[in-house]
Amino acid sequence: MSTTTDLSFADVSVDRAYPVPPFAQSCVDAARESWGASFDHPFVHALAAGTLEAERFRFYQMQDARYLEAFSDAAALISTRCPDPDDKLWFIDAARMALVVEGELHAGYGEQLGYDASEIAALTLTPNNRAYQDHMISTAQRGSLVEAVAALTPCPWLYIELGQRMEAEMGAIPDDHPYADWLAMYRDPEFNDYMANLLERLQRFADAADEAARERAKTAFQASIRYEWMFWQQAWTQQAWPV
Ligand SMILES: Cc1ncc(CN)c(N)n1
Repeated sequence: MSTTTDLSFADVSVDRAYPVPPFAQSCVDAARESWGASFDHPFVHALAAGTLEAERFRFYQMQDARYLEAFSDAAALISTRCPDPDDKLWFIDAARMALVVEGELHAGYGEQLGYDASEIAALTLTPNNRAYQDHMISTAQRGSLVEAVAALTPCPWLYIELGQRMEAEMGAIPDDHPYADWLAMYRDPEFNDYMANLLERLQRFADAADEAARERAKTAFQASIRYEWMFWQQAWTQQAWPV
């Protein structure tokens, strides 16, 4: 297993196996710097190299379990705002998947790292995690549909992109890698279909919106991209409330 900590994924280019419609591309272009920074965070380097301390990973996973509950709530809220039944169902499925599919990953690490559902429920959210959750939920409740979906999109997109960049850079996951299950989840090609569906909806909702709503959506997308970096950071520093 590689023990280097200088694995960077900022400049790795991958051929995405899902279409990126123009509005999604313009969101990424507008957020390019923060998007790139997430692939280069020290937490990500150490995670890939397998050198990340178990305590930091445990902290991340526990905060993430609560984050995924909020993601699921935001997707469920979006479903109530979709006039089209197919869109409604898609967001209901996305809400379910966040808890079921990634929940399995979390349950496995819970056993391995020694935490359970009651500890997750009792956890104090870090400031960064709380802010990211509030951003997604308030946008899902009060923003336009395109803005709500734009705020949700970086969560799956950034991780799937990271998983694929890691695969391109690292190749096969070593058998003895301590975070093999995490690495395997986010490079799973099954997520390509999920991304195609999500980005196609983002485009359709952008097309139906006016220019002001599209601009707000880009801002909401960029905020989530920044929060993604801040999520690595809160785990890396084991962030606590200052007072
Ligand atoms: C904070 C965060 N962002 C994204 C993912 C991937 N769904 C996640 N599990 N956690």
